Amino acid sequence: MEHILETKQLSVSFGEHHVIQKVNFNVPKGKFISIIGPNGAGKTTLFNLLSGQIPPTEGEIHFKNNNITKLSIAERTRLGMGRSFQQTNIFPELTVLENVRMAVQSTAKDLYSLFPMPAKLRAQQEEAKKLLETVFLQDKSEFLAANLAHGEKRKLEIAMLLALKPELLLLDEPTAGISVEEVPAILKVIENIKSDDKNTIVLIEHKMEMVLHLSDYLVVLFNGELLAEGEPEKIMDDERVQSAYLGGFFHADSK
Ligand SMILES: Nc1ncnc2c1ncn2[C@@H]1O[C@H](COP(=O)(O)OP(=O)(O)OP(=O)(O)O)[C@@H](O)[C@H]1O
Repeated sequence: MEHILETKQLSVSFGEHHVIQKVNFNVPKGKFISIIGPNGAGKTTLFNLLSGQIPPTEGEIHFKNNNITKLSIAERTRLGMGRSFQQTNIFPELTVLENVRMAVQSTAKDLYSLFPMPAKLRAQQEEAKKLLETVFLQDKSEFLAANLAHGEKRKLEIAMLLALKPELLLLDEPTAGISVEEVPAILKVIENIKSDDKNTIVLIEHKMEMVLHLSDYLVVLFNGELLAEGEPEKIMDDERVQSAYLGGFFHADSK
């Protein structure tokens, strides 16, 4: 199976604190992988390493057969890696459509072309509108981003991420901080993105029902180590995983 992303013995320590320890993590192209693990297991730190926010202490990261370990965040983005954060990053004083159009324009190679043709601008506007449809925000396109509900801001952020045309999407807890009522809408957006076979998605998420519904494959991090990986059913039955969560997590009612 072709892997779009591979880590080799990836490790990071903060002083004496070994937060990620010799993680060998492979992401098959076109699949949906979720990273689960208790609070503090190192999930977000792993994303920070993958997207270039922090350098590893040891090990390598390969993306589309390039060793990207030393590349900047921007270089990784250009290669096709897109990452969302737990907090929202949007321009509150612009409309929803303007936010996405700016993201679309930021990827256009001829941004500073001498001939910013109206046709080109119209195409960018259309692309932005399509992205708003993908995240089910088309009815809010003229709203100021500041006035969106929290869950809608997360959707907008996902649309802006998609504007970068990432081949690999790293989604860090897209439901973090949003109300229970808004969760199904976010799930629908992710399902919609997943339905495009070109996308490879890695999700960090605590909501197990969502994880099990979406994932082809689960990776369990515990104390910075890769404790287990495999198909969801196999992981759910893994005794080491169950004891890592000290009981409570994998009860039938969380399925
Ligand atoms: N820059 C840093 N300096 C020191 N310690 C850090 C740093 N970044 C993360 N840590 C520590 O690394 C550990 C793992 O944190 P991380 O946020 O990656 O866990 P997580 O699995 O994403 O947790 P959660 O599910 O609660 O979001 C925590 O103990 C955290 O305090």
